[in-house]
Amino acid sequence: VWGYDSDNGPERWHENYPMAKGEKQSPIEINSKDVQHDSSLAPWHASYDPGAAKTILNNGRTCRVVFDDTFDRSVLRGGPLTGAYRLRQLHLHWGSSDDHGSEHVIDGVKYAAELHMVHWNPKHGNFAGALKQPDGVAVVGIFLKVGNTPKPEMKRILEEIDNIKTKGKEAPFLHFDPSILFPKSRDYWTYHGSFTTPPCEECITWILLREPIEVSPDQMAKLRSLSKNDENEPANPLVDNWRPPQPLKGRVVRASFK
Ligand SMILES: Nc1nnc(SCC(=O)Nc2ccc(S(N)(=O)=O)cc2)s1
Ligand SMILES: [Zn+2]
Repeated sequence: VWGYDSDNGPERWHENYPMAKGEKQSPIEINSKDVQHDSSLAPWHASYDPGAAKTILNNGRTCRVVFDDTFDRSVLRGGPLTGAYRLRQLHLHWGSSDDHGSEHVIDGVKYAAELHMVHWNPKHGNFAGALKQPDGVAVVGIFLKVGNTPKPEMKRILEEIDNIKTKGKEAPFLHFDPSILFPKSRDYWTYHGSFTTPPCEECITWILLREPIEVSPDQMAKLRSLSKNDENEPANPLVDNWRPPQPLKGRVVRASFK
């Protein structure tokens, strides 16, 4: 089964998931000098219902918060998107130390972690159907940097970590509005890409927020205290669950800002 170790990691995913070697793979490295400012890009808007939050789980590869997406309850609109995309889940990617962990790399900068809010286009019926469409999924990416003025909002997710230490552990996660995690600025980059995990379908409109949010060193340590293993297996820290940047293959990254 795929993972992030040398025997099952990103360099070998294509053996079982051929799309991993596709023309529009994610993540990518963003170089500001090659970005195209697009003044026609609209601002994006999220209207999330805190009551849609359901559970938080450790699936051995990430920490994921799942939301009720059975109707247009928590949606993302605007930006490069047409229509309202439903929030399905959020999760994170992080490193074994503060100097790396993000999937997208900005002008050579790797952040300590990257948070993904995954939305899908209900015009395609269901999530599985959306995966097969180029406009099926929209992911908002938020970079996390370690600082000493951490956002209290991350606290809520990290407080739950103690209840989902090992693979397969799940806990209720109610009354949570993920929009509190957004930075002040709405500036973003956008490009067309893929899931950063197998099967790596190329169905994602990426919306990457320029302004990172801050987490504390303790909060990063908390995230790194998650384990990949089952509770009755030897401890194996869940860290470095990030895919390295993939070939741009002629794609243009647009910016909502100058
Ligand atoms: N209730 C459920 N939510 N999500 C699942 S598994 C399907 C899924 O959303 N996978 C997924 C994998 C990678 C990414 S990512 N890293 O944002 O490209 C987003 C999403 S089951
Ligand atoms: Zn992700």
